[in-house]
Amino acid sequence: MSENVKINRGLKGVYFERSGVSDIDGSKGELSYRGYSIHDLATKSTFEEVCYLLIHGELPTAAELAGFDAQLKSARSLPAAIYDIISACKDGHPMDVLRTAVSALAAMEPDSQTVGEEAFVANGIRLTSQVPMIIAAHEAIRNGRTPVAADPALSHAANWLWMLKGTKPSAEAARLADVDFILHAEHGANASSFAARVCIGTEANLHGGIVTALSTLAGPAHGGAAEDVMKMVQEIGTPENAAAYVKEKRGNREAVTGFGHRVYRKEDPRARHMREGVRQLGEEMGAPEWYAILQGVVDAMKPYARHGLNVNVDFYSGVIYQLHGIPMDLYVPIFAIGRMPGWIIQCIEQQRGNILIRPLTLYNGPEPRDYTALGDR
Ligand SMILES: CC(=O)SCCNC(=O)CCNC(=O)[C@H](O)C(C)(C)COP(=O)(O)OP(=O)(O)OC[C@H]1O[C@@H](n2cnc3c(N)ncnc32)[C@H](O)[C@@H]1OP(=O)(O)O
Ligand SMILES: O=C([O-])CC(=O)C(=O)O
Repeated sequence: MSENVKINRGLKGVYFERSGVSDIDGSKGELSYRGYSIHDLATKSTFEEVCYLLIHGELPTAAELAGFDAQLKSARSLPAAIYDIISACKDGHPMDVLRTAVSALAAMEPDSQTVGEEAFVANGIRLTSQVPMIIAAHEAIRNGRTPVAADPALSHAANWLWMLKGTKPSAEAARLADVDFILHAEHGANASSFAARVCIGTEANLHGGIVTALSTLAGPAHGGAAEDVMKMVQEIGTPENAAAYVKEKRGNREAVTGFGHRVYRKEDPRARHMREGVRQLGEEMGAPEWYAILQGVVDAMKPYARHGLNVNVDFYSGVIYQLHGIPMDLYVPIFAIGRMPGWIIQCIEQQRGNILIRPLTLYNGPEPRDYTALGDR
């Protein structure tokens, strides 16, 4: 019987649910949120609009956007005990600190235990504002500084940079962060969103779903890629070395980080916006070599592109963060800031028509055998 069972390892190509949130056409390299092309959203909208679109299903009117923005801004606060928790684990990896703080918030915030759409929206909006605060507070505390208070005059992206650095960002820097968040906001049944759905499928609360998602995002095959790309760029050092680096990696059949995707067989449509960001920022900051190294890697990987191996969204983002002087271990947490609305709406969708997610594993262990008493082994 067992020989006839088809196993989809890694659930490759398996549809497990319907979703009205984002649509990915992997063969064409296209992505849309609620029917709107990622290219329109990345060039014309703001992260706040995209959050509203993802969570409420439609683009907001000006009045709706103002109300939503006010909700996000009024949620920019953390209980004092969260700063104590961050201080207690300040030497840890920022993703571990972030996950721990969100988990602690579950035990402190009113209504965090309530399961249902209304509570998920309210808790989701609060967490969307709190996640960047936790990351920025940790960065301040581990460097011996006092966390910077949020500025209600600033947008989500500008306020993040302000809290992180303690200086007001330029309009260009704030817009680049805004676009980065838009591009990372939602991506179907990616590993972290799927994990969040598994959690919510047990009728757990939203904070639990977000903690699960954060744990899953952290690995280098998913959210950790941007950090690895930056390490690769530093290892390559100069554009002339890129081809030899790729040749050696491919010769050893090792993955070149920032390339490949479970769904896309054409270039990840989000990558082009980040590529343009690296090119422009590199020139403005007198550091064009980073872009040249990345393009050297892309050129050397061209023979594999016809097999569907292309850059993904995180091939370019790490260098942008580096040019902004952001420490490498904050790259995954930055992804988490952007992914908040995607995780929230996936959790909401899951609990709407909830079903426990529980697939099967096909047993291939030992045949039935007699138990041997401890003393006889
Ligand atoms: C935001 C995100 O999460 S995007 C992904 C970020 N992750 C990375 O950039 C890490 C590098 N990439 C990878 O490890 C993979 O491409 C993954 C994990 C993202 C997707 O993996 P899968 O869907 O399981 O693809 P799979 O591993 O089956 O690869 C298919 C083929 O492409 C090759 N391949 C996939 N990614 C790469 C890569 N980055 N470099 C070189 N070859 C690769 C595999 O070796 C395999 O070749 P084979 O058929 O000759 O054995
Ligand atoms: O969809 C995936 O598998 C990974 C990804 O690109 C994302 O989460 O943005």
